[in-house]
Amino acid sequence: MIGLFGGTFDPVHSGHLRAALDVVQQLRLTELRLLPLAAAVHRRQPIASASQRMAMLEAAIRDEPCLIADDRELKRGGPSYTVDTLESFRDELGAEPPICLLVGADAFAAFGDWHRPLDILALAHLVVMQRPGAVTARDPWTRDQVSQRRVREPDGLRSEPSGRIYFATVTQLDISATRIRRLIINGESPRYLLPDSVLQLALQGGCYTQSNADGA
Ligand SMILES: Nc1ncnc2c1ncn2[C@@H]1O[C@H](COP(=O)(O)OP(=O)(O)OP(=O)(O)O)[C@@H](O)[C@H]1O
Ligand SMILES: O=C(O)c1ccc[n+]([C@@H]2O[C@H](COP(=O)([O-])O)[C@@H](O)[C@H]2O)c1
Repeated sequence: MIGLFGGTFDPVHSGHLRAALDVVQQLRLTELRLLPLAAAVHRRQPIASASQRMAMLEAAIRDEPCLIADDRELKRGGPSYTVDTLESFRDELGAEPPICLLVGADAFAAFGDWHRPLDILALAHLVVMQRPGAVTARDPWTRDQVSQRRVREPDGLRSEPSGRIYFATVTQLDISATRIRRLIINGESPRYLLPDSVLQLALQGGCYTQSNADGA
């Protein structure tokens, strides 16, 4: 069973990476693709360029063979709708194999506002990862989806290609890319919140500087 984990990854950090590995292990995923978005459809645009974010992601996962950086959203360009990404995976994999789409609990709280959310659920399972400070989805539509589709055991995801929702318990790391960008812009160190290799690239590339601090 494969997993997909999309994000802005501006930059990728240990909150993403540890949660990703926890899910790989709990669900016994054969691989997890990490997909940096090109243009966000729901938030401010990333500050670092596509190539900088991709390079930082590749550096972060270099020694972890089950984590794979996938640049299809960057190559596709334009607004990165998750439904389009899932359709491209279905074109490659066919209709049968289960696909797990990982989302943090904060992202899932807004799932009802995503583009074609029912089509997303027709294409993949959702694996919702707890995140410190994230609230549970409050809108009635999303709550209703959870009550109809929730499975309590990861094996419940293996018997169908899509359509189930599983809440995964992951290591709670109160780390955000926003905080990392702010620390760098303020000349402080974000060390240990992200891999050293990622930090080095962020600093060398001048990804986060006072001149782009407005967007930080
Ligand atoms: N510390 C964390 N623990 C669990 N999930 C996380 C964590 N940080 C991010 N995620 C999840 O990873 C995905 C991509 O997140 P994203 O790249 O936007 O990182 P972020 O830290 O939330 O960034 P920003 O601070 O710029 O909003 C989202 O589904 C998000 O919920
Ligand atoms: O397709 C959508 O409508 C949609 C709306 C909100 C978020 N997403 C995806 O959710 C992932 C996490 O988003 P973010 O902002 O937390 O980095 C990322 O892959 C986004 O493209 C997708």
